[in-house]
Amino acid sequence: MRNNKFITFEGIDGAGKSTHIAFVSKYLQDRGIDLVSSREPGGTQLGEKLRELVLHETMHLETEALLMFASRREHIAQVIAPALARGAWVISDRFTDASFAYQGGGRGMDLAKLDALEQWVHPHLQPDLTLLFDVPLDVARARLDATRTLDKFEQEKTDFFAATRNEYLRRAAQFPQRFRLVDATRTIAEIEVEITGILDDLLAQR
Ligand SMILES: Nc1ncnc2c1ncn2[C@@H]1O[C@H](COP(=O)(O)OP(=O)(O)O)[C@@H](O)[C@H]1O
Ligand SMILES: Cc1cn([C@H]2C[C@H](O)[C@@H](COP(=O)(O)OP(=O)(O)O)O2)c(=O)[nH]c1=O
Repeated sequence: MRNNKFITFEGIDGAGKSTHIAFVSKYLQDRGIDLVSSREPGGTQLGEKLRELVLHETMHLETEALLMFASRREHIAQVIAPALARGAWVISDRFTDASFAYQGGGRGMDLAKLDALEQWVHPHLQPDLTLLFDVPLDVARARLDATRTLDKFEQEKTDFFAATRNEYLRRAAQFPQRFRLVDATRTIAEIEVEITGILDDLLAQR
């Protein structure tokens, strides 16, 4: 078993994922961890081009799912697998749970098709830890509205995010060994204390 870890960050838009990724990166690097930090969709040159398309163009639901997995295939081949193979830790801002939550939950795509794509693209790779930042929709919406111009997904309605959040919570219950559900309604400082505890446990396993 490898000692280096693959950590993914998930949650509906506005939950605070990006804020905590910055904290985690610094925390791990300060402790001497060789860290590769990346994101999906994106993470490679081709993946970033796919990201532009998928976040801004209207398309068939299955095209959207296929592009997410195309970006992921490239990301695993070029970034995640080589980094893990050389012993680095990898953190990714979203991974396959996001496809289940957004394309499956939010848009209602058949989960069996997403299972098939997952089996195709990464039959053996799973995150060691998935931090799921969970907030009610009104909290996430208020945080988004206060900060930025919204992309295609962020402009979706309440029902979409309710279904997205539910699918995330269903996945967290289905895979309790790798998911940690983080109550992201608390202050950033309180959340950092919880994350620190989780990371210290991982670091102690080395
Ligand atoms: N726990 C929190 N309490 C209050 N504001 C927060 C909290 N977490 C994040 N924010 C703020 O909410 C906004 C969205 O956070 P961000 O990390 O970009 O979310 P995400 O990456 O999940 O979409 C930012 O302005 C951020 O500073
Ligand atoms: C990885 C992935 C992301 N997404 C969506 C979720 C987000 O709304 C969007 C981009 O994610 P994200 O990078 O979290 O957006 P931002 O940088 O604006 O916080 O892509 C999917 O719908 N399916 C996927 O498989």
